[in-house]
Amino acid sequence: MSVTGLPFDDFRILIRDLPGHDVAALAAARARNRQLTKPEGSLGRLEEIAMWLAAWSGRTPAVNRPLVAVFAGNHGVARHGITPYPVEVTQQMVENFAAGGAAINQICATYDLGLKIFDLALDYPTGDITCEEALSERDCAATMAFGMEAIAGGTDLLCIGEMGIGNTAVAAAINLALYGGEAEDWVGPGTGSHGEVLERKIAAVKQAVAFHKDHLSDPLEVLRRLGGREIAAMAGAILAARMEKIPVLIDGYVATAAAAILKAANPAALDHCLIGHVSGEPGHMRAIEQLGKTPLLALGMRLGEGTGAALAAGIVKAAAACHSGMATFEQAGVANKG
Ligand SMILES: O=C(O)c1ccc[n+]([C@@H]2O[C@H](COP(=O)([O-])O)[C@@H](O)[C@H]2O)c1
Ligand SMILES: Cc1cc2nc[nH]c2cc1C
Repeated sequence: MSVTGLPFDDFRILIRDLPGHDVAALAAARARNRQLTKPEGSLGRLEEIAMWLAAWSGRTPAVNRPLVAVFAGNHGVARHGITPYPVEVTQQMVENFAAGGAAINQICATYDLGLKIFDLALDYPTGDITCEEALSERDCAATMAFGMEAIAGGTDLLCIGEMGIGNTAVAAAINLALYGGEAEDWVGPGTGSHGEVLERKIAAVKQAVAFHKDHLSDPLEVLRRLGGREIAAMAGAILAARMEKIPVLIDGYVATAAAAILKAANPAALDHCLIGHVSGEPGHMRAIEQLGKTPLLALGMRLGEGTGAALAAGIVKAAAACHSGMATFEQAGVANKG
C-alpha cells in the first residue's frame, strides 16, 4: 500500500492498467483446436472455454491445481432482522468447512479441487450500511490486499466463493447502487427471507443506498460503503488472479456483486472471468447480464460457498483435458473434411 496518499490509490492504478490476454497462446490454441478429432465447433462451449483458458493463462489450456477460495465476513446490517438464520451461522459454517461437512467440501472432493477458507474478522461485523460506512477506506484496501494473497500458494484456476449471513442484502445494495432500478429488483430471499423479514430487507437496502447516495459514482466507494469484508477480499482475489494470469470462475449472486465493482471501474476487468452458475436468487441473472456474461450452469442452486463455481470447474477441467489430450486427425489417422 502507499506510504503516502489514500489507501485506494494503488488499487485505482492497478484496476486502470490491467494486463490484456495472451495473443500468441490464444492463436496456438485456436490452431490446435482445428486439428482435433471432432467436427469443427462440435464441442461447443467447451471449445470456447479452452480458448479462454489459453488467452488468460498464456499457456496451453491446463487445469492442474484448481482452487476454491471461500471468503467469510459478517455484516452490521444483519441487525435489522433481514435474515432467517442468526449471524452466528457464519462462524459455525466456517468451522463446518474446516471439518469437511459442507456442500463445498463434497464438490471439491468430487472434482479434486483445492479448498481454502478465509475468515475475515468475524467478531467485528462491518458498519450498518443503512446509517454508516461498511468499512473505512483503510480497512477496505487492507481487506482487498488480503484477498489478493488467496492465490499465493499457486493455482491455475481460481473459483471465488463466500459465506456471510446478511450478504445477499449487501449484494443487492451494491447492484442497486451500480445499476439503479428499484430495491425490489435486486432483493431476493437469500437463505429464505419472506414476509416481514423480506420487507425489512427491502427497506434496509433502500435506506442504505439513499443514505450513501452522494458517494456512489465511484465503484470503490460503493464497495467500501455498501460492501463487506468478504466482498472486498473477493474483488482483491479477482484482481490478483488477473495480474498472475489465472483464469477465474465466479460463484453466485454475492460473488458476482464483488466482480461487478471491478467491471464498473474498468469494463475489461472481468475478461479473465466466467460465471460458473446462475443462482436461484432472482436478481442474479439480471446482474450477470449487466456484466455481459453467460453462466456455464443453471442448476437452481442458491447456496453460495463457491458451490456453483466449483461445479463449473469440473466442466473447465474437462475442456482443458479435451484440448490437451485429444488426438489430432493426423495422429489418429482420421480423415479431416475436404
Ligand atoms: O450467492 C448466492 O447466489 C447466494 C444466494 C442465497 C444465499 N447465499 C448464501 O447465504 C448467505 C446469505 O444469505 P442471507 O439470507 O443471510 O443474506 C451467504 O452465506 C451466502 O453464501 C448465496
Ligand atoms: C446453513 C447455511 C449454510 C450456508 N452456506 C452458505 N451460506 C449459508 C447459510 C446457511 C444458513
